[in-house]
Amino acid sequence: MRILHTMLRVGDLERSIAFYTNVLGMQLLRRKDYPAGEFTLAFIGYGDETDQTVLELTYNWGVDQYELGTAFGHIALEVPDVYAACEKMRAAGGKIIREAGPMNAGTTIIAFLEDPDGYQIELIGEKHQRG
Ligand SMILES: C[C@@H](O)C(=O)SC[C@H](NC(=O)CC[C@H](N)C(=O)O)C(=O)NCC(=O)O
Ligand code: NI
Repeated sequence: MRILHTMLRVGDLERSIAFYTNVLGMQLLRRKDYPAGEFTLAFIGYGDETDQTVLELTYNWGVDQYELGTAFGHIALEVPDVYAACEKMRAAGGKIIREAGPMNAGTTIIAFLEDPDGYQIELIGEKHQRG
């Protein structure tokens, strides 16, 4: 078994695709309209779904915003260098909501961005200690 995808409902599919590709460097892997359900799915990630976990962006036609609530945390991305990634993503228009540095109550270097719908994206360095 393996984790295939995480689904995020988004209010503007083009806006979200632009963020995940231009700011986070992902690829648009596939996209499909479902007229009978009045929604569109866009799968994005860093490689083919056969061996990569991806994001499934769901656009419900005519729905431009959602209440995110307080339970969902974040999606974490591994980067070679958190400090450098923050600068590159900020230059590409990304919204850094927590600058790079040791996490609270720990030593792992992390940073957080916010995507166009307010979902949080965590950046963690490749050499971080797990656990
Ligand atoms: C290890 C890394 O993947 C983490 O996500 S830990 C980040 C840390 N998490 C928490 O503090 C969880 C408890 C918190 N009360 C909550 O419910 O979110 C975190 O968010 N740190 C913030 C920071 O600025 O370091
Ligand atoms: Ni995390």
